[in-house]
Amino acid sequence: MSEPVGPADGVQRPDDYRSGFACFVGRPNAGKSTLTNALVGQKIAIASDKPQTTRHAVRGIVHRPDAQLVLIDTPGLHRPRTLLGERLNDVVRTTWTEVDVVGVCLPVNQRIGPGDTHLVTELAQLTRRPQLVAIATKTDLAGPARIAEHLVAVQALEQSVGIEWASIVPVSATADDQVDVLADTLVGLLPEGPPLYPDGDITDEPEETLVAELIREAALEGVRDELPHSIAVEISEMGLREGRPPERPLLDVFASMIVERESQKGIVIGKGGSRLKDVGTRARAQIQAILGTPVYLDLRVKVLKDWQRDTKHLNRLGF
Ligand SMILES: Nc1nc2c(ncn2[C@@H]2O[C@H](COP(=O)(O)OP(=O)(O)OP(=O)(O)O)[C@@H](O)[C@H]2O)c(=O)[nH]1
Repeated sequence: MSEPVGPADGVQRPDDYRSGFACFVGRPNAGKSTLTNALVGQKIAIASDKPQTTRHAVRGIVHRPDAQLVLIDTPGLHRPRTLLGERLNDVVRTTWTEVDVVGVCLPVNQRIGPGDTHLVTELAQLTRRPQLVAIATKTDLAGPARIAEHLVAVQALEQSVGIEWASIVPVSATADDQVDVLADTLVGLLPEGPPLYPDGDITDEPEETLVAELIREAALEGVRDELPHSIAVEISEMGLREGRPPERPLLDVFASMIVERESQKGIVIGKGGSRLKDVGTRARAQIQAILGTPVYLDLRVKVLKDWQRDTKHLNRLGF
């Protein structure tokens, strides 16, 4: 996926230094993005309480003295109803064959259902199967008895589906419980090898993608259920404004939120433009916090009719 940086950086590392890729899978809302953020220690993937909002394979990199773990955050596998749905599923499957470890997120506050079984069955059928770790997420939402019952059900998947968990780890990303244990477990399953990325890189996502995701996240807050799948964000231009003193930089961002129908445009803009203004303010604060530069954000709304069903539009929007 990426060339190792090699020993040329002059940093002393233990002989058994490990490096590799992992990704989290699981039903929508299983806590994959939140876990990625907790492990990396900085917000990089979008988390929202709306299902299926993680569209891009955003990576976070965990740097440790003994290892480098590159996390890839994939969208949830779902029943495809559109071309976009099919493409998302393809992205997920391809990612699985490229990583060393797949963490299957199974939230303790939900029983293991047909969707989970289907997912693990798909993993079992891969020709090149990565190591599998079962992650019982959101342990803060259940008592010990329920967690124990859940872990038994997780274990039972081994027999019913024909896989073997390398490990089963209960974790709460929001309460920071067992996140370190999970990191150790994932690192332990990586092959020995030099770092894949230079020190200090949190994510190799281009900044424009990150900014687009942050705007999308702000836009999704508080909108009605039917809208999330229909919003995409396109950055038309982004760059540091020229002629500013070096100690007072300003990042110009020109972006459009793209919806499928005229009627959705109204929802996104809100009464007298109030929602759009809110979204802009929230997104600007987030971009500023993450990139560390004051931001001027020009945010518009565009209608691209039925973009989810149109190959040309999907390609243009980076799917
Ligand atoms: N109580 C609790 N809530 C959590 C935990 N982890 C995630 N959540 C919440 O669960 C919701 C979904 O979390 P995400 O991290 O966005 O889930 P996801 O699996 O990435 O979701 P998709 O992008 O839809 O696939 C959010 O509201 C999170 O705040 C946890 O450990 N405890």
